[in-house]
Amino acid sequence: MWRRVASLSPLVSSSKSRLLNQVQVAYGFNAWQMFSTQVLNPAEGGVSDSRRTPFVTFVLGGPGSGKGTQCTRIVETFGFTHLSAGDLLRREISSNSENGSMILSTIKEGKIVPSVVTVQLIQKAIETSDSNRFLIDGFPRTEENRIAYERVIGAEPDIVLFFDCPEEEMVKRVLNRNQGRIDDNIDTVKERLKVFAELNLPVIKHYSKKGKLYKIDGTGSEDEIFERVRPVFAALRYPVLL
Ligand SMILES: Nc1ncnc2c1ncn2[C@@H]1O[C@H](COP(=O)(O)OP(=O)(O)O)[C@@H](O)[C@H]1O
Ligand SMILES: O=c1ccn([C@@H]2O[C@H](COP(=O)(O)OP(=O)(O)O)[C@@H](O)[C@H]2O)c(=O)[nH]1
Ligand SMILES: [Mg+2]
Repeated sequence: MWRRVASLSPLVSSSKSRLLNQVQVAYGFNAWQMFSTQVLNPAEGGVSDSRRTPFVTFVLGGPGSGKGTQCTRIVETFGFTHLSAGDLLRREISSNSENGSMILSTIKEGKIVPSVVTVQLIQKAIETSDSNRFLIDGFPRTEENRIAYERVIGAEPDIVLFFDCPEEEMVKRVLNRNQGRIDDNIDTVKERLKVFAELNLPVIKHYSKKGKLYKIDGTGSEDEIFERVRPVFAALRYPVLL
């Protein structure tokens, strides 16, 4: 399993985010690598240092395109850790954090929470996890989100999934979602579709140009969609868990 150098752990865990940022700004390289040890691969009977950072997949698509549903399936089959940016933000609201009311009104309006808030939540979730493979669901939502993430984390995602779904299907799913979400109403979803087209599609295009994008047809049953997702992960090589 990917791990940070044990002797640095106390330092890293107490003021980890700040320290990582400082290291990265000062030295201009991926701070994760500095705190990581080699990856052991018992199957190959040896030590491999080919991959020192976790494997990160961004999962993108419009509201109701099935990101969360398919992430659950990927977790079950391929053992990823699912980090939903929306869930992290909703947790901030329910924990009455200082940003809670700002996040609530932003979500209600279908707008995007400032990058500094979301990136910090994602960074903390990654750094406090022992996992070495993450699905980051519903992030980055804007080019500004993407740039902030890549600067703070010091790495690009390994791959990006994009669930492509017609607007009328997404609206139907959101309005039937029934999870008591404040943004699952017709006015907010209309705004979210606009925001998706204006701000999120450029992120998807960016990763497409980089050859990292897997565009998945998001129509049909959950099972049918998962059968389109499965080969993407089946063909990958990950850092091996110890
Ligand atoms: N293939 C599908 N067909 C019909 N409904 C679906 C499908 N996939 C997901 N749903 C339902 O649509 C709603 C939105 O799905 P969700 O996974 O939350 O999408 P997202 O995270 O992209 O907003 C949920 O109620 C979910 O159960
Ligand atoms: O990186 C993110 C992810 C989510 N959100 C906000 O949280 C809402 C819900 O996001 P989520 O991913 O949960 O919605 P989904 O696409 O799954 O319906 C979005 O409309 C945004 O207002 C945000 O600002 N930044
Ligand atoms: Mg979701």
